[in-house]
Amino acid sequence: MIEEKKVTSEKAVLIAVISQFQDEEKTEEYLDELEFLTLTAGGIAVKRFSQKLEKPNPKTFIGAGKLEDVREYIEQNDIGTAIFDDELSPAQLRNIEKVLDCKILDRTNLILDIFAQRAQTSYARTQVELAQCQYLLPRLTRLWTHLSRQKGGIGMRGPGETEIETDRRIVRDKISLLKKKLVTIDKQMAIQRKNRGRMVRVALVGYTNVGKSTLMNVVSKSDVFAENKLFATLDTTVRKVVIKNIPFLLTDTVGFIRKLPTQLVESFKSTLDEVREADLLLHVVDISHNYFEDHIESVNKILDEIDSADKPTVLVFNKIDAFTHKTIDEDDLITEKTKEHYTLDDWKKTWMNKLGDNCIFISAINKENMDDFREKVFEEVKKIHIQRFPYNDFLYQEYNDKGESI
Ligand SMILES: Nc1nc2c(ncn2[C@@H]2O[C@H](COP(=O)(O)OP(=O)(O)OP(=O)(O)O)[C@@H](O)[C@H]2O)c(=O)[nH]1
Ligand SMILES: [Mg+2]
Repeated sequence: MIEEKKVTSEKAVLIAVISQFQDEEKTEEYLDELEFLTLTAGGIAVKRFSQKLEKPNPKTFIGAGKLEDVREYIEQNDIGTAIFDDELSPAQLRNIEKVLDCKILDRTNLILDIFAQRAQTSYARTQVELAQCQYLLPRLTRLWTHLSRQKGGIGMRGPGETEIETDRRIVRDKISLLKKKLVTIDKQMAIQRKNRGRMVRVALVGYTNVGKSTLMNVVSKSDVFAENKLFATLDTTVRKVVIKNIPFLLTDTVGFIRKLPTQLVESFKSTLDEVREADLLLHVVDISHNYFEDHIESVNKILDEIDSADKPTVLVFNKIDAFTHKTIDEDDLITEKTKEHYTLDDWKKTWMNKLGDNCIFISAINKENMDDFREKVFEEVKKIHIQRFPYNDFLYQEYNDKGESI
């Protein structure tokens, strides 16, 4: 179903709206992320279009005049794809297709496509395929069919070509088939999780590309695929880790992103169950990213959606080696100090101060502060372990070389 074919460097334009909810700076940040997503999907963003509007135009997302500018640019520069930084409604998609003679993708579609490219196991592929079908169903139109047959590449992998030509009923049948398949797999996964017994479970969670897999590799000496691209990890890896005398299970799983398509949250239910059933969350944050606070917010929102916001959580600020900040010259009396100028110490005095012991600063790549990290995880796991196995307290006793307790 999902095609393996890789399309390299498809030229794309990115389109966003600057609105009352999203100022110019935010829009630029979102477009940076959209550009990274495009790159990850195998495309190359050659131009950005943004327009100030009270809210996105319900008919064509951006205004008719601006859309005309995009059309001209696409025609003159031989652009194959236009990517909108939000989910387009089926009606918007149809109207835009009437104007732009190229492939039209939205943020959801792009993320789904990356997931489709990256899904390795049949389980992940089934989950992605279900999400793609659910996205596709309300958008099945003749025009779309016609276009999708002409153009391959990003956004066109996955269910599509053949099903679209027939009708919605077939996609619906496909959806129920995939759902059934997933129910079977979900059951198997639930049994697998049960078989792991009562061992304490710790899950690495966080925005995509923050270094979860890298940290997993350092802590568990395993070899999980890590890469400077979005959504390097789609499947869940579980490893048994022992710190001092306490064994626990550490899970590395799919990264989160702003506006993670709801279809994906639903169909990745079982993958996210690993997070839902964890006793402790290690929320990894890339502190070298300009907008790491927004990332934390997005992750918390998704944790809330999967009923996991109240779990014991340690914030792990990673990539301290790459952290930079702007400086203000001593004789510069005009520039106001903003977050851009904060040093790590400044940051530690902000809301982070309230986290108390529940945060740690590390560099997974340089293995900086890893002893403190291990100690912190040990302390937290121990708390849960004591509650679960109250008679096992000899475990926590440490001994010196002579076998004396210390
Ligand atoms: N500078 C720096 N880079 C790091 C550090 N930890 C990880 N990285 C890099 O960040 C990129 C992403 O790392 P991953 O471990 O794949 O991140 P992830 O959170 O698992 O990402 P997804 O699986 O896509 O959600 C890779 O290029 C890593 O080499 C760190 O401490 N410092
Ligand atoms: Mg990963």
